[in-house]
Amino acid sequence: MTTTPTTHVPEGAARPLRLGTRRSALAKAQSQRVADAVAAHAGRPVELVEITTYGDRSRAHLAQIGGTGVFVTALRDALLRGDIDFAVHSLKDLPTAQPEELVIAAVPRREDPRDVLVARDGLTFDALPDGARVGTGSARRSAQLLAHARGIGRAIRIVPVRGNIDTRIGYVRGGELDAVVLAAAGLNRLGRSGEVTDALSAGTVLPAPGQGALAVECAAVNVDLAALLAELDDPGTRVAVTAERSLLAALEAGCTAPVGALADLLADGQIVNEMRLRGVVGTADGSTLVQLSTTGPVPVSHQDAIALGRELASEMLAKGAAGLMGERAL
Ligand SMILES: NCc1[nH]cc(CCC(=O)O)c1CC(=O)O
Repeated sequence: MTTTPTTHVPEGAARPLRLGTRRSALAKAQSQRVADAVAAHAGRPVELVEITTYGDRSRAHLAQIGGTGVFVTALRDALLRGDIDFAVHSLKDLPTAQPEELVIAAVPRREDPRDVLVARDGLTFDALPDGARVGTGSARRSAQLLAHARGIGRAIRIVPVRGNIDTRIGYVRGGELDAVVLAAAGLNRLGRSGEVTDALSAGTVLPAPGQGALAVECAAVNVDLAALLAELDDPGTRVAVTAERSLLAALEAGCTAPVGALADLLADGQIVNEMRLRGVVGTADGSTLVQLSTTGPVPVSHQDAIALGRELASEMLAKGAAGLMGERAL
């Protein structure tokens, strides 16, 4: 564990708040943004404390080391021990079960939730030739990409890859792959959105539940800190990701297939009058997808968002999601 002071500490000021972060460039970039926002709101210095997680250390495929949660556990352990005061997670990496000792004090405004393509020669997805090698370790992405490719009469090959964003894009630059699929939000936060060659619309590939959003977490007993962090909360993002994660939790109870979900607000003219929740589950080979959508009135309460997710999950399970089995974790 190493500590890097990131903000000037004025004499006589309160001790810095310790923000635990993973060591990856993406984790540090998103933690630094939150650190700056907290320092500005709270008038209190924030220092980043780097913590190595099992997911960062292991070279094994994510599915072999337990799938979701591997990036999160070490940060949560540090929170529970009191080594750090708060942590920033990519919301899509958080397991749906919330430990009761910890609280998500803020969900800041979400970035672009979509998946994007970084391909050789500026290619869009639809322009990839037959046999193109597309890198992703995500069964959710592979299911939807294979289904879309088949729909336009194209035969692509999915190559399982993992590693950080640099490593993945490196496979394209080095010619081993024709394209890789990544989250727009991660590239934006690293200042690398200029490398994107195609943004995949949610109608083509639904993102992971919570993709593009962050969760700012602290110990539940630390009510003053939770109140301070809550100033960063964006209520619209919070209800959207609550609906997406409610759908995920309800589907996890009945099927092991990969899940995509996105909640957004629909406007009738200038007036936002509905929240739409779209969900998909499928087999990793894309041969079967169950994709449904539902809407509910706004404003959306926390309970409404949970109900919308559960309602869509039960419709998806009834339409065949229950029989689907995923081969790989997200
Ligand atoms: N699976 C790792 C991960 N977790 C969060 C992001 C991107 C940032 C986000 O979705 O908020 C990524 C990288 C990726 O999927 O390209």
